Amino acid sequence: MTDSKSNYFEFWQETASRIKETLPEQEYTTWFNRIVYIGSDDRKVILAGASQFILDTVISRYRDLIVNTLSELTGEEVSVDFIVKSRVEIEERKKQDPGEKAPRQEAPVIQIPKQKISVEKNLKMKTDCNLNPSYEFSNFVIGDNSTFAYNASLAIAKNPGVSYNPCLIYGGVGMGKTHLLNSIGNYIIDNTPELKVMYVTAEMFTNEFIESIGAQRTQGFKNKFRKVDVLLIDDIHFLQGKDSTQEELFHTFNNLYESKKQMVFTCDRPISELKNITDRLSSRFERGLNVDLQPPNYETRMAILKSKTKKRASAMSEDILNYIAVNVCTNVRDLESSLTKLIAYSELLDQDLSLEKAKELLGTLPSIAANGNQALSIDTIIKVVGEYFNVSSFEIKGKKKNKSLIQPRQIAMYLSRDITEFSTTEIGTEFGGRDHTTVMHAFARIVSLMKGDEAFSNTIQKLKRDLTNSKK
Ligand SMILES: Nc1ncnc2c1ncn2[C@@H]1O[C@H](COP(=O)(O)OP(=O)(O)OP(=O)(O)O)[C@@H](O)[C@H]1O
Repeated sequence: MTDSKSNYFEFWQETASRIKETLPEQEYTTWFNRIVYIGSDDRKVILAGASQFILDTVISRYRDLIVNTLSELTGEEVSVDFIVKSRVEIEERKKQDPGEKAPRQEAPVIQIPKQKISVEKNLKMKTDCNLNPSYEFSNFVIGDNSTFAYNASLAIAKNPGVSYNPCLIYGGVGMGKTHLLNSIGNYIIDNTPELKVMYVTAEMFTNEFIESIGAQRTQGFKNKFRKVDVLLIDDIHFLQGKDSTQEELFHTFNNLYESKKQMVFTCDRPISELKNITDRLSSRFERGLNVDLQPPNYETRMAILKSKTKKRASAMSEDILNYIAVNVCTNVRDLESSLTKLIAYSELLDQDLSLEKAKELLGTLPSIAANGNQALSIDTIIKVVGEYFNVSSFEIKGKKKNKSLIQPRQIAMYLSRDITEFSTTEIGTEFGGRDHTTVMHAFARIVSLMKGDEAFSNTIQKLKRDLTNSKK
């Protein structure tokens, strides 16, 4: 063993401080304050803990992370050995070695060799694993509807296989699920290219599985999917009713889960609403973190439009962007296609668009047409909520204050305010001429109930999805 605190000590300190940034504080303190750097031997870093139990836990949870971070920092393939030392020795070491670095600004500057991967190689790695390189965290606009899903995806990308495994991202069409899933893969390839990433849609997985049966290559298929470090499967609702593919995915899942490999899935609805999925597979999907992507609100729609306009280096007036954001409430894909049409027109004719011309052009778009012809009316919301709770629209709008009517009425008011662009005054009028403060009270009441009651919140989300999907 080389002299302790020579070669890799600084790198170990930097590794510890990077890991500290990604783990909850308590988790970091529990495990990383119990291991110390002992020395290094060739490209092997030796870490010690006071019991086999501590080491086993650190090895099972964090070995890959430690090895990957050390290798990334040093630009070499570094391995790590763990040995048991007496508690006294560990304490002694800790006095000399405070673990992770002191705050970064005070730390001595060390040159960290970056792994050199050419742009071409990086791009090839991404396309080889089916990723779309243009979907990145940096061009995903975060709004109220997506903060949680975005943060969870980023945490996974920074620390695959450790924090949230598996993870399921669900939401309606065109909400950004594929964008986030690809961002995870692209980020991992950019930052930890030694990890093997694979992106597939559930349809690709199914087709490959069927082909492998026909060609008697099922073992090859199994190996392909079980040897990855990060498996990203898009649109798992496609697997409904496909029993053999589900069976195969179930075994792939178990295999990867046991070896602590990261899995992220997307679905167009919560798992509980999928039909013809075996219980054992759906319980696997639900096992980890489930996050949803809701339709963006007006402010987020505007931010997305501005970001996309800027990315295309185009100019589009504020009132045109506002017109799109107000009228296209369905999903981000529809927003994008409206904008694309206007930009294309403006570029081809090489002239700035007027709002009038934009309206004329967008009038023919399916998204706008759908909005115009089938804009969600408050009456539809009242009807759908009424059907769900088995009360009539007449009763919801009426004056009766029975307990069985108050909640459906408040839910319908909440959804009217949440999904449509009607003002609280207009909503109140539709609800039998009630005051706008009644609508505001109902909205606040439902928000507060949703916060405290997950089942209730799920019911509201389901109604919202049913209503917004019915517009498409
Ligand atoms: N928050 C966002 N910021 C920027 N672009 C977004 C955002 N959400 C979605 N998009 C864009 O909208 C388009 C549709 O998104 P995406 O394909 O990820 O949706 P999806 O939820 O996977 O839909 P589907 O279920 O139909 O596959 C993409 O071009 C994506 O880049």
